[in-house]
Amino acid sequence: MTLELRTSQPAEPLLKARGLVKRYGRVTALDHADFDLYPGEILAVIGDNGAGKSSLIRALSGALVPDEGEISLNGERVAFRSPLEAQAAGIETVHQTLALSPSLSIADNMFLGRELRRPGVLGSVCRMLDRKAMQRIARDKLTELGLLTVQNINQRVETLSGGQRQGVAVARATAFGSRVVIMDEPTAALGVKESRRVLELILDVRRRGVAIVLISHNMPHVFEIADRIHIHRLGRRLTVIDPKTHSMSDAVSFMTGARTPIEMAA
Ligand SMILES: Nc1ncnc2c1ncn2[C@@H]1O[C@H](COP(=O)(O)OP(=O)(O)OP(=O)(O)O)[C@@H](O)[C@H]1O
Repeated sequence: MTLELRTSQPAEPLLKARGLVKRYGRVTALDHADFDLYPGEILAVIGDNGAGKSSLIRALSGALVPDEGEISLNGERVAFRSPLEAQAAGIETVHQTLALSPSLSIADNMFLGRELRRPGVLGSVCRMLDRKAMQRIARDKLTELGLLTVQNINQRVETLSGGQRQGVAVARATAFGSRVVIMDEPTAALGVKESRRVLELILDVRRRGVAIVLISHNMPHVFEIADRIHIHRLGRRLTVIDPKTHSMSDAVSFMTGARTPIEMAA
């Protein structure tokens, strides 16, 4: 049943891009790139260095305005001018750098930039923060994701392990009703055990119905958790493969140009 859901894609992608172009002077970072993310899937995006993966992700998350092309979310055309606009539409990005403030607490980090104010005039006029509510929601969210190995929600983020920090960033990304979470190299800086925990966390997030874009150079991780693999090459989508029917060496040879996918061979 689950397998069938994953293999037969629904007709309409949740997030879709067609013909994205981004030029930096004489460098073409995106060369008519297409992209499709279906509801509830983990889509890995892989490609050689400089293939244009970051540019693609930046265009989808509002960090870059493409020179040409169209993006649609849930069938509606969107044109994000900033990451905040993409966030408001339900697209969150967890950057490799995590963008957390080390000296702030877990709860404060989760609400960074979208702090809750106290009800009534205390909040609207005096701008007082509703710390209790923020702590409660942060705790609930981390518990929900099975991340409450951190005992104290007021603990400073700098005292957490790499995996726990990743957890806080993911909890933040999923705490605000997001429909799409883009994760940029989430396991790159982590050890074996912590990577495992983060992979489980990504699967957990998918179980909650959030679609995930996973940018990674780690082939075993990609093949372990992705439902489909988008291969990016020379600024565009070369092909999309199913990890159940293709091997890692297929993926690498397509990525590097050593082989051409069958559907493209004339
Ligand atoms: N701000 C920029 N100014 C000039 N060139 C850029 C800029 N950003 C990206 N590029 C160029 O665009 C191309 C695609 O870069 P991009 O970072 O999107 O690739 P990538 O696949 O994410 O690479 P990597 O895996 O190495 O991070 C590269 O040739 C890069 O040098």
